[in-house]
This record gives sequence, structure tokens and C-alpha cells, in this order.
Amino acid sequence: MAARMAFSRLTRSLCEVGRSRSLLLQSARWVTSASKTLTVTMDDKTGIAEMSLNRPPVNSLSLEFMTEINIALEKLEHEKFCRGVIITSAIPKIFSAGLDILEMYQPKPERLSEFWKTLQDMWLLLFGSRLTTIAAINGHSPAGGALVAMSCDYRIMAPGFNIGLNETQLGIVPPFWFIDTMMHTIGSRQTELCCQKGLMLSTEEAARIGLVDKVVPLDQIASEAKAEMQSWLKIPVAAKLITKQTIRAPILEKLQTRQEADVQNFCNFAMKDSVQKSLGMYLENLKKKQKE
Ligand SMILES: CCCCCCCCCCC/C=C/C(=O)SCCNC(=O)CCNC(=O)[C@H](O)C(C)(C)COP(=O)(O)OP(=O)(O)OC[C@H]1O[C@@H](n2cnc3c(N)ncnc32)[C@H](O)[C@@H]1OP(=O)(O)O
Repeated sequence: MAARMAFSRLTRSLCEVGRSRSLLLQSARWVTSASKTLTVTMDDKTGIAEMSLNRPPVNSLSLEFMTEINIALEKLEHEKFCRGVIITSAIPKIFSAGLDILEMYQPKPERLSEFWKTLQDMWLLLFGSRLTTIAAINGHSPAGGALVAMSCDYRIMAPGFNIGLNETQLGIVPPFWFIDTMMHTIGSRQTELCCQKGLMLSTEEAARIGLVDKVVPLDQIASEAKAEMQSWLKIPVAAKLITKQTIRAPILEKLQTRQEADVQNFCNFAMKDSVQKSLGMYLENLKKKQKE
């Protein structure tokens, strides 16, 4: 089943190479989508796209923001000239603060399930992408921010920031597919240590356990990401893609086959009084911290 899905995805990807060139394409470097919160540019010469997250103050992932990201990811996935995407942040010192906690705190039930479904879709698109994906982590990256980074093929991070799945610190549980993504990246023992304690690791600690692949100074992170991408793009595309899909298909399939149940689990869990109380206290502490 997994292999069949991987194969049909690959066939689709290769078929797209025959399609006509996008009308949006006017010059070597073009903007495929630009809004206040998301800029996606594509270099036609190299096939490298850059997606820059820009939702102040902390790039937290709201329903609308993730919808925008998903549309952009789908567009790149289907753009025949695109071969890789670098994901980074336009906000100084923050890659992404993870899920927008306000979406989970005192939510409207319908919006809450939509929010979760959109997050699932974002992960499925990114983790299952045919493109080579590199996270240029130029700021803090807790929880959902770490998920975005871990879903990429390669992570480059600047020193002085933190990354990790800190959910337990908020009194919430990292979903199984967050945990699976981390296990895929750093193995099960390190994942257990990191997830149970909700550890936020420094860049250097993250690099030591393989959560981050390369540490480079902040001012070199963009150029380093491009250089790294070039080296990935030299590998024969079909061989690389089939290898990626062989490794990732079972992990993707686990969520794909229980998406509905996962939405239901999440909504039931998030609506619990105890969880709402934890989230409320956590939000309050975040605001207090600002005043101190
Ligand atoms: C049976 C089980 C079934 C399954 C159950 C599933 C359970 C649910 C699992 C949910 C998984 C959750 C994933 C997540 O991503 S949760 C979010 C985790 N994120 C965090 O904890 C990060 C919190 N933020 C910070 O640590 C800092 O803000 C940060 C280091 C990112 C930046 O620090 P800085 O000092 O620069 O900025 P401030 O802290 O002053 O923040 C500025 C304002 O932004 C607000 N803020 C921050 N983070 C968030 C956020 N994630 N969501 C919403 N808002 C956020 C903060 O409150 C400040 O707001 P104000 O200016 O209004 O005060």
C-alpha cells in the first residue's frame, strides 16, 4: 500500500514535467506568492524556492497562516521547475513559535477541528514533499516550529536559539505524528528524553543529537542553505525521491489512515477543562514574562 502510494506520487511528479510553463514566470527570480505573512520566491535558473514566514510577532501557526502555507506548498509541489524549497523566517530571532495557542484556548469546536486538519495537511504536504526541503532556522523553534523544521530533509540552524517539542511543559501531549517525526530524525531514545521532559535544546545541543544537521552563523544561514540545496540537487532526482518516499511513506501512512480519529482525539483532548486550564496559565505566563 505504502509503496503503491509512493509510486503513484512519483509518477504524478514526473508527469508534471511535461506541463506548460507557468504564466507567472517573467524573470529569473519571481514571486510565486506574496502576502503580508508569507513570501515565496522561485529562482527559475536553479529551481530553488524560498518560503519566508512573516507573521508577527512570533510566526505562530494560526488556521489562516497554515492555510496560506499549504496553498504555497501545493503550488510549489506542482510547479515543474521547482526542485527544492528553503523555509526560513522573516522575523528576527524567531523561526516559529509553533501552533497559535490562541487557536486552542477557549476555541469554537468547528474552528478547532478545521485548525487541526489544516495542521495535519501542512505536515503531510511538507513531510511527503517531492521537493528537497531545507529549514534555515534563524530563530527559536518550539513545538510546531520544530515540527516544520523536522519535516524538512535538512536543517541548518544559527547559534543562540532553542528548538524542541516542549508540549509537556504546557501540560499537553505531543501528537503521535509529531513524535514519529522526531523519532525519524533523532531515534527513539533521544525522542523519549526530549519529549517526556519537553526539552528545548540549544542549537549546539540539537546538533549534537542530530536534530540539527549544521550550525552556521546567522549572517551565513541563507547562503549556506542555498549551497546545501545545490549539493542535494546534484543527486539523480528519481533515485533520491524514491529513497525519501520509501523511508517516509510508512510514517505518512500512519496519519493518513487515521486523520479523522486524530482530529477527534485532539478536539476531545483540547476541550478538557484541565487542558484549557493549563493553556490559560501558559498564556498568562507568556504575557507576564513580557512585562518583567
Ligand atoms: C490523547 C491525546 C490526543 C492528542 C492530543 C493532542 C494535544 C495537543 C497537542 C498540541 C501540540 C502543540 C504544538 C504547539 O506548537 S503549542 C505552542 C508551543 N509554543 C510555545 O510554547 C512557544 C511559546 N512562546 C515562546 O516561548 C516565546 O514567545 C518565543 C521564544 C517564541 C519568543 O519569545 P519573545 O520574548 O521574543 O516573545 P514573547 O514571548 O514576548 O511573545 C510575543 C507575543 O507573542 C505571543 N506568543 C508567543 N508564542 C505564542 C504562541 N505559540 N501562540 C500564540 N501567541 C504566542 C506572546 O503571548 C506575546 O503576546 P503579547 O504581545 O500579546 O503579550
